[in-house]
Amino acid sequence: MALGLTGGIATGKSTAASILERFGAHVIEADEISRKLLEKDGNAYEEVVAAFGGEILTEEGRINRNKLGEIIFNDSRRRQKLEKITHPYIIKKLKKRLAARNYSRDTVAEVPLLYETQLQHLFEEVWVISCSEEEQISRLKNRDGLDSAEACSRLSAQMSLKDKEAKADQVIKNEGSLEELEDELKKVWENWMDKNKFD
Ligand SMILES: CC(C)(COP(=O)(O)OP(=O)(O)OC[C@H]1O[C@@H](n2cnc3c(N)ncnc32)[C@H](O)[C@@H]1O)[C@@H](O)C(=O)NCCC(=O)NCCS
Ligand SMILES: Nc1ncnc2c1ncn2[C@@H]1O[C@H](COP(=O)(O)OP(=O)(O)OP(=O)(O)O)[C@@H](O)[C@H]1O
Repeated sequence: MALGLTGGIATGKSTAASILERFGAHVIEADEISRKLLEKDGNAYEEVVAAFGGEILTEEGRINRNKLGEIIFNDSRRRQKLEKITHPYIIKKLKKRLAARNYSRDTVAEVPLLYETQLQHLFEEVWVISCSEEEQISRLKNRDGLDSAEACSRLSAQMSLKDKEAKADQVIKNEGSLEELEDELKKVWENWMDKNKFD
């Protein structure tokens, strides 16, 4: 059975996923599936533009992700409206990609909203990448140029990290250096793949 990888926003899910890829994991990224959905030829483009109007479009008629993010991370009703359109597509595509790999042990699905969309049943284990809230906020500021208020509104749009840690099979703290994250991931990944020998 495959592995689910989640965590809070900017805790380091993508960073962890690319390290696991170097260890031989085949990673399926929900954010990439979600990104494709909103492209002009994406399955959800028309519905999202119909739901949110021309204000979210650039001059070339593309969906402005920053603009849509500003709207939905400050308005839970409109966020639910977007999720109602996008989540069914994301979940369907995730299941299709997992099935195409027979849910093999070396397949890792990186899903930011894994618990919020109740997908844990698809995986033998779910690993949560975690760090302090301060670290999340500072990373969002450095990476996305958000201010504290914008960073906090993104954090509050998800289930608390504490709740995700409580549900997790493995919690991987990502508070130190990238080398420390890699060492920790190497240990848990080798243990995970060793179990394979007894399948
Ligand atoms: C609002 C959008 C356009 C903003 O795009 P942007 O490029 O700024 O952010 P990106 O897509 O890279 O997401 C960054 C992070 O935001 C968080 N996030 C994204 N969508 C949501 C959401 N609906 N609720 C809570 N957190 C979210 C996740 O941690 C994600 O990893 C985009 O996040 C989106 O389409 N979200 C709705 C689809 C969705 O729920 N995706 C989550 C995949 S499980
Ligand atoms: N241990 C670390 N030390 C320093 N910087 C880190 C560390 N881990 C992650 N980062 C940086 O923090 C930012 C967030 O990491 P990453 O994009 O992997 O998080 P994420 O959980 O995938 O984010 P999102 O929820 O937005 O998809 C990135 O700029 C990344 O380079």
